Amino acid sequence: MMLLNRPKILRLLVGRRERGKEFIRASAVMGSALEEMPNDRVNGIDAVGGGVRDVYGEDSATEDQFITPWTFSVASGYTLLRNPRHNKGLAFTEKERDAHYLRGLLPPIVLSQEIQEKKFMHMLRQYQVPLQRYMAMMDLQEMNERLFYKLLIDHVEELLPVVYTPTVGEACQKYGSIFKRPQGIFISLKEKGKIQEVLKNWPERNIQVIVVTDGERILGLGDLGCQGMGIPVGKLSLYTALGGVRPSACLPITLDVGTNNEKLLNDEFYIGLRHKRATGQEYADFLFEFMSAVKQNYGERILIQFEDFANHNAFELLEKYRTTHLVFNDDIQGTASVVLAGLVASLKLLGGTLADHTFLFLGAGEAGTGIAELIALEMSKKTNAPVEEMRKKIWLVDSKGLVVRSRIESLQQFKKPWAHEHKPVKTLLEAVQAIKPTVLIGTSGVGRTFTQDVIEAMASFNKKPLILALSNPTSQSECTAEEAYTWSKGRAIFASGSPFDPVEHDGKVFVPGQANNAYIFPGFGLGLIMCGAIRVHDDMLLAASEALAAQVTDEHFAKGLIYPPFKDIRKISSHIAANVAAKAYELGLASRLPQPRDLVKYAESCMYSPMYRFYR
Ligand SMILES: O=C([O-])CC(=O)C(=O)O
Ligand SMILES: [Mg+2]
Repeated sequence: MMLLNRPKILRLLVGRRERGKEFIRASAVMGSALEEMPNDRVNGIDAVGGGVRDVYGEDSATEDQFITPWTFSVASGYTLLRNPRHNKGLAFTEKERDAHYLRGLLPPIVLSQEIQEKKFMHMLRQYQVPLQRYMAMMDLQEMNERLFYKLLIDHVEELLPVVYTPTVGEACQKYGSIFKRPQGIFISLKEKGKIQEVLKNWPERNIQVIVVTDGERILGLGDLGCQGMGIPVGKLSLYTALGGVRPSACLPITLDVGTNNEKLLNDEFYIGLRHKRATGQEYADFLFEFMSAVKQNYGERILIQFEDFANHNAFELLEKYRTTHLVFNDDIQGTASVVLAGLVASLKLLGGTLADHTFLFLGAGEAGTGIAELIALEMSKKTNAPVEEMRKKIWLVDSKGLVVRSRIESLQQFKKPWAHEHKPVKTLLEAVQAIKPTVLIGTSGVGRTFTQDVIEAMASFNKKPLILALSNPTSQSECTAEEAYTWSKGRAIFASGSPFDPVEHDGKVFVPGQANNAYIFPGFGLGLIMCGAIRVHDDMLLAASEALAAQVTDEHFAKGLIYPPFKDIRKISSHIAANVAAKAYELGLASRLPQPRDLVKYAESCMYSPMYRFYR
């Protein structure tokens, strides 16, 4: 465990301030870094036994304080087979079967992990219904964790759509019916005032990353309340499979503040609180208690990924906690980083620089404004022009039409920077005709909104129109891959948030890219964790984009791809992690010192391997 000594912290802080990065108030850094300093002293709880963290304060508690009486034991026999972390099923060796009281509990054959993998894939492929595959995978995760991850890593392109988008969306819609065992922590308003205690009920202590949702905007499916739990679970299984973060270090959390989804409120199988969502001060206080409890329990370097919050809360939470916690909003920042990477890569096909392009978004929420801002930031860095100037190349359309200056009074805060001077325009088609964008990006959460007229208009003034239909799941995609290629007569460069199969058009096969934040967050998170980052800075997002774009090779470009294939994701993640960590060190935001010489190798060495271990 790294200890930060006082001179190192001061160097860290002075370094940061000298570089003039003011987004974190110096005092906030000072407070938190000093809190960080004795890493084995989490909020005043002393280390014991030469560096073993007294995470839950059991050793330091006074006689009148409550503690959790956790005990640990070595699993054997039937209990061992029921423990997903240690179970190997038929792969237990003869010696292990003797030593661990397994004789007779398993049929006589010993199978290798490879054969188990083959068998499970064979079984999985028999299921025609995606949700059945999802449930089979969840059962495997609950039964044999290493086999689950081995499958996911070795068959990532086939299984990503099963455990993640789009199937996870359907799983959330039906979560009440398919719920079997807790895969994460549910914290509802009933636990108000007791969140710290709730966290202590989770059996793992050395948590490094939390993905949390309040279920209000699950993918493009809207408010699914407590059933949003499928999302943090899915995202975290990708943290492990794609980014190599140990499963035991990952904690999915769903905050249940109610739901405004009438259908769920009236559903007898609904698993969440049956009342309308808490808002305003009540919501803010609940979130504050949660954020404080997390830091109190897990320390300064716990990464909290906000996922699928509704727009208003997503922006406010990120703004509020980015100076005091290590927070990352996947929908705003992760999506922005993945899209920027695709745009940078696409310049090889389109020519010119980013600043030569004009961008039009349908959808002015988290993803839309997050992407827009990161594009403007990158253009500003590349051209040395002010970011305000660069924003003028980016236009947004929301449900009321083009975001223009005359609407400024009624616009939500996060849309205001995009209200440029222009006469009012009502529809997307009119906006496309008026702005003549080279790049069209869908972040509306509303399916089938890139109509034939819209795509044909894009193709009428662009040789190679770049079309990104980012809304998830597949049903909410702004258009399908087939539509984009057919309506543009095979000229579009297309990528989407949810996966689409290759399309044949005029005898040519087009392979659509998947512009999904799954490319970014696993490697990004690994980078933050491995260098002990204490805050996220926008430059780290640019670093992640650069690393991803650099993984697109000539061979990919030749196929019209602007993203590398997911099968290489672990290598991609190690490069993203290395670039993000390098930026954290440069900004003085990394606490794990000294900096490893080769960050890519270091990232690879940090990655979880799903291979079975031998038991003595
Ligand atoms: O989960 C996904 O596939 C991407 C994402 O964050 C979203 O759509 O909210
Ligand atoms: Mg999301």
